[in-house]
Amino acid sequence: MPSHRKPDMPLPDQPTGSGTDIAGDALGGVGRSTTAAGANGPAAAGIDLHIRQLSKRYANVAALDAVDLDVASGELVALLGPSGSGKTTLLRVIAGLLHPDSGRVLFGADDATRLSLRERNVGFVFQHYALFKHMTVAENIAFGLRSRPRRRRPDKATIARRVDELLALIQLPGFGNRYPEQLSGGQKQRVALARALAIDPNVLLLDEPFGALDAKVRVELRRWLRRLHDQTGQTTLFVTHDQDEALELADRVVVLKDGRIEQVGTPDEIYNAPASAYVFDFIGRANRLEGRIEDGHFQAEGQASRLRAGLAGNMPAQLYVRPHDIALVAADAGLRAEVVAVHRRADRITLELSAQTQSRLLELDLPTSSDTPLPAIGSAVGLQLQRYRVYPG
Ligand SMILES: Nc1ncnc2c1ncn2[C@@H]1O[C@H](COP(=O)(O)OP(=O)(O)OP(=O)(O)O)[C@@H](O)[C@H]1O
Repeated sequence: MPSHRKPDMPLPDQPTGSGTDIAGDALGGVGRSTTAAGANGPAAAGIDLHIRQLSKRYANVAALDAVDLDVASGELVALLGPSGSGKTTLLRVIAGLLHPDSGRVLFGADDATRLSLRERNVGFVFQHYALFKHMTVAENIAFGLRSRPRRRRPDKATIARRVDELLALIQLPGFGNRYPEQLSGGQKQRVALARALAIDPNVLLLDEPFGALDAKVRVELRRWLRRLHDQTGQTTLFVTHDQDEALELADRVVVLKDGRIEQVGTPDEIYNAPASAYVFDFIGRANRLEGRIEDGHFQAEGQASRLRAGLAGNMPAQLYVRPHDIALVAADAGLRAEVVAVHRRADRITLELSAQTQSRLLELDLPTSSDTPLPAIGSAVGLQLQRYRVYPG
């Protein structure tokens, strides 16, 4: 998977030089007074976060375009969108790594827009294990606390206790003396998370933290992260382009497109009531039929049957339906289609169908245990759409 690292994004790969200073701030800022309170149990949740009309342009690209977003204290929110939709830019503006052209970032009631990275006290975890290679796990976790100015720095014993609590929290007790190279990828990311949490951040910002790991470890870690979040109650923003990850992990999902928010909702709302054709298409597999809305019904091109549209007016429209929401019916009922191909997979059988005059093929899923006899390739079938949505345009 390609690196999502941006050229001007400081990363704490090497704890020398200016990059380290900035990274140290990112991981160990001092804006919020921190006690070395226990990391077990739902400790101090982060604060609530408010984004107001944030915009950021690069040449002729609007990376963020008048974005508004409210994140409640203790919420885990996923920023989801394809490459280039503005996810990382939004995270970096919230962190103070990047200044917006206009708009405001509020931490609780406080305007943080002009605050430095250090003053914001955010925890940041990147896709690539940005651990300091020559420091032990314990030293990595303690880094943010140790880099504080003397008057705000907890004493050595308190830091050691905090490190032990965090090692227990990330389920790596006894790993404190290891070096990063002695850890698996997933373990490194857990340590990176502990390091971000050590400073008791206002907000935890995670940029594709599991993006470089293999699929199985990713799934394990996102479930682990959800359990951890339930323990810590930390306000968290999580960037991903993986729909499953967002839907499984988050309390709410923000779908971004070209620097704008397309929809904000719970995973159920995003999956079951996509606000636009874009969201429907982006979340899960989707079929599209071209047609028109006429008298409250959708009339697909080249089809005789009409479907309730739930929209008034008379205009071009598109109908979206998921492959598992289509049933096979008699060839002279429902939408008319012809079977083009049958694909068998371990968990389902997918029929590829051509509906008259529609430019795109449709897909229909049957469970592998289905009693329905499979239609032959080239045969005519009828399709009944059980759940679908119609969007104008
Ligand atoms: N430093 C930069 N200079 C010029 N354009 C940039 C810069 N950083 C980001 N962009 C552009 O801003 C837009 C948003 O980029 P951003 O990195 O926020 O997207 P993203 O959703 O995080 O994508 P990805 O998933 O690929 O990381 C893109 O069009 C990108 O090319």
